Amino acid sequence: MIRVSVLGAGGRMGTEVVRALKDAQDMQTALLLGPDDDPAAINPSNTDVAVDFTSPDAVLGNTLALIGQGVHTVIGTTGWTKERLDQVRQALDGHPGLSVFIAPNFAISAVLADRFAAMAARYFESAEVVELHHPDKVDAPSGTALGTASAIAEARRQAGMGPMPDATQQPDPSRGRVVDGVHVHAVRLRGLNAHEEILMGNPGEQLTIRADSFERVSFMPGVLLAVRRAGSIPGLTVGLDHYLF
Ligand SMILES: NC(=O)C1=CN([C@@H]2O[C@H](COP(=O)(O)OP(=O)(O)OC[C@H]3O[C@@H](n4cnc5c(N)ncnc54)[C@H](O)[C@@H]3O)[C@@H](O)[C@H]2O)C=CC1
Ligand SMILES: O=C(O)C1=N[C@H](C(=O)O)C[C@H](O)C1
Repeated sequence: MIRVSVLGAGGRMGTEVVRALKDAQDMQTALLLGPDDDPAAINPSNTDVAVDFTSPDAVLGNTLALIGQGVHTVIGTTGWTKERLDQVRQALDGHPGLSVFIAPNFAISAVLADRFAAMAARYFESAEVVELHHPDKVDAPSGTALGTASAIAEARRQAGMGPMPDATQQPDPSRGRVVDGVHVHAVRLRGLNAHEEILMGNPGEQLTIRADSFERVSFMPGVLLAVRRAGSIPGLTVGLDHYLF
C-alpha cells in the first residue's frame, strides 16, 4: 500500500483527491493537512508520497519542507516561476533519489491539447491562448495556460519564426498577458470549471484546440498515476507528459 498524505485536503481538489485515494486499491490516506498544520508532520515513517493542492502562496514552502523531510511529492498547485523551480532543484541536490513532480494540469484532455498546440504552432502565423475558469480561482492566468504559451513559443523559436502579426499600437490589458510573445487571456465565469482554448490562424484558415474539464474527477487518473510513479524519476519533473508519452 502506498501511504499518501494530502496538503490542502479540505479544498476543492484536496477533497476530490481524498475521495480518489479511498477508491484506489493500492493506496491509503495518511495525514490530511489544512492551512494551520505543519507540513513537517509528514515524514517517511507515516508517508510514502505527499500530494499538494494548496495555494500559490503556500506551495513553495510546503515543497521545501517536504524535501527536507525526505518525502516524494506530487504537486498540482500552480504559481511556479523559473526562480521557484530553481529553488526546488537546489533543495533536491542534497537529497539524491528523492522526487518532486509538478503538473500544471493532470487532465489528459489538457495534456493532449498542450501537445497538439506545440505540434501545430510552427504551421500558423498567429496563436493566442484563452483560459476559462470558475471565479473562485485565485491565480490568473492559469498555470496550464502559462505552460501552453511557453510550449507554443518554444515550438515557434525552434522553427525560426518571428513575432506574430499585431497592429495594436499601445500595449493594452485587453490584449491579455504576453507570455514569451504569446497573448494569454483569462475568463472567470460562474458555471465554468477549467477550460482552455488555443487559437491558431493563417490567412484564410483557423485551427482551434479546446480542452474542457467539466468536473474535478477528470484530474484524478493523472494524480493517481503520478503517485504510483513517485520516485521513478529522481529530482524535479514538470508535466504529466513525462509519464504519458
Ligand atoms: N494541476 C491540476 O490539474 C490542477 C491544479 N489546480 C490547482 O490546485 C490549487 C488548489 O486549487 P483548489 O483546490 O481549487 O483550491 P481551494 O482553495 O479549494 O483549496 C486549497 C486548500 O488548501 C488549503 N491551504 C492553503 N494553504 C495551505 C497550507 N499551507 N497547507 C495546507 N493547506 C493549505 C486551503 O485552506 C484550501 O482548503 C490551485 O493552485 C489550482 O490552480 C486545480 C485543479 C487542477
Ligand atoms: O484552479 C483550477 O481550477 C485549475 N488550476 C490549474 C491551472 O491553473 O492551470 C489547472 C486547471 O486549469 C484547473
